[in-house]
Amino acid sequence: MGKVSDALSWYQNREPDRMALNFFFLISVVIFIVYRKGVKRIKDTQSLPPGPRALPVLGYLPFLRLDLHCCFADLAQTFGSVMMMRIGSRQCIIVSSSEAAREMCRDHDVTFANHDTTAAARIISFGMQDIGFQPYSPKWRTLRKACVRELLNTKILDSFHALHQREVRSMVEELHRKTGEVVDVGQVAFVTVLNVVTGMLWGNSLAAEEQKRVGGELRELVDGIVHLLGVTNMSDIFPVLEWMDLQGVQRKMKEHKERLDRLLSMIIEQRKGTLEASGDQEKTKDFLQVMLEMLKEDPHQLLTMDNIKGIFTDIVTAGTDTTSITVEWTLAEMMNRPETIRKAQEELESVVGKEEMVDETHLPKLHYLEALVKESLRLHPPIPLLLPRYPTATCSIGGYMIPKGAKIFINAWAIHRNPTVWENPSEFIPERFLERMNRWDYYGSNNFNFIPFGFGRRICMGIPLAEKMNKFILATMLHSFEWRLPDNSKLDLVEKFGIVLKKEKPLVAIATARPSCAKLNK
Ligand code: HEM
Repeated sequence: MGKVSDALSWYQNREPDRMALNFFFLISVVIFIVYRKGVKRIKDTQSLPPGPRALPVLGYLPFLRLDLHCCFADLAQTFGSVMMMRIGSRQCIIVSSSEAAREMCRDHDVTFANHDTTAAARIISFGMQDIGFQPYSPKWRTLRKACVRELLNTKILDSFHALHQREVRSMVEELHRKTGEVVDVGQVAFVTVLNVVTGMLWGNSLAAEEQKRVGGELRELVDGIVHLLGVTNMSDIFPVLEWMDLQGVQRKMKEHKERLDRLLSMIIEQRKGTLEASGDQEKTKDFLQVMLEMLKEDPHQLLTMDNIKGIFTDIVTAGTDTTSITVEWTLAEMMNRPETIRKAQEELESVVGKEEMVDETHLPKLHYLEALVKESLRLHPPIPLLLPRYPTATCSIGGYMIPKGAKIFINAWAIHRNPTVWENPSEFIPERFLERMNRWDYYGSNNFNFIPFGFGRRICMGIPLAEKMNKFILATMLHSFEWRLPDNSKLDLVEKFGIVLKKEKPLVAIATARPSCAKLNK
């Protein structure tokens, strides 16, 4: 006790010493805080995901292969399922496991609810006024909800039954006319899907001849747009160089956008004219009419003409190539395993009847056909790296720190080939989807092991339409025709990476009529 009071009286009586002690204490606290911050920073750096060494400036860019999905999958074998690499000046994270994807969706869905944009995407989305590239916001939610409510739900899609039936029948007529000739299967499916999609969007606006001309121009535009969206553009790898547009990608995309804008403006103007015409209300409303009514009645002026054009661009580009490529891959894999064609045709004959044509109402009963489509989406997911995302805040995935703003690739292709989940993952075995079919729906009820349409808030908006058209076109192709390869040609199943995973060589085949084609004459 005596010692404590001695110390206290020393402290009270020695003014200079007291000041020195206070100063010393203050310095110690500052050093401690700085030290703690330093240690934390080092710790944070240490907990970034592992990845391959990169060159100064270029990063890992010179070592990436053209088949980026396979290249990422190979690297993940060494560095793990959450991997980081610098590509140019962008910090990129590559996620290759269902566990990490689940963690993103379950724990950080809002943080990852933005799609990363590229210079080309910003142009073609009318300045991110569409749905796919619009930042996550109340406006994005409103637009997406309107699309689902007014177009992309089972009830509305069923109301377009006659249109779907007409377009699929016209595909059969076209194939029938070309009996014995070589046809490009993907192109045939593409034209059918494009006619269905544009019919639903603005079917009541154009006369048949004009619709045909617009269809031709759109086909060319979609081809060009999808190609440019998949180009590795220096403007995205080094954003400081964006203004130089070294490869001319932005210039070409601007030309496409202007053509598309002119086309859409023409259709919209014609629709505005017919909207007042009497009797029009009696027809099934097309989506353009619904959107124009929304625009007129919007009390807060939230919706703009650029939103309508952006959304139409999304639906036409995101909905056509992906669906037709699925049909092409499925038929190619089936031709490689002819017993799957026989099994599918047996199912079709028992559900549809040998002499009848497939109708939409048959689709829910075609379980083997559904397994075929799912197996094709597993093996060749049309968008193999999904649409890249970026986190709006630094967060942790798989125990690693994921920096805010990094570009996140989710390698669905690799997740779909995980050998611990899928037996013989590289083989086309549709039967694997027959067991407990519901377990493998498209909405994540499969522990994120099957995610061809993505997941979370940004999951694909067009699943009901894609599901319907994939099955309807494929079922009709199989039920109404026999398929064989041209003489002296070999089937190849080589993939070509792009924003959409195409076949390196398009599937060309010869169709010959089966008994249901007799219906064409009736
Ligand atoms: C087999 C066909 C299709 C596949 C495989 C597919 C796949 C995808 C994928 C992977 C995404 C990104 C999801 C994510 O980030 O998690 C996506 C987004 C999107 N898809 Fe699809 N898609 C298909 C058909 C369609 C169709 C038919 C439409 C429209 C009618 C459509 C419209 C969209 C839109 C608008 C988005 C952006 C959604 C948003 O950002 O909120 N897709 N799709």
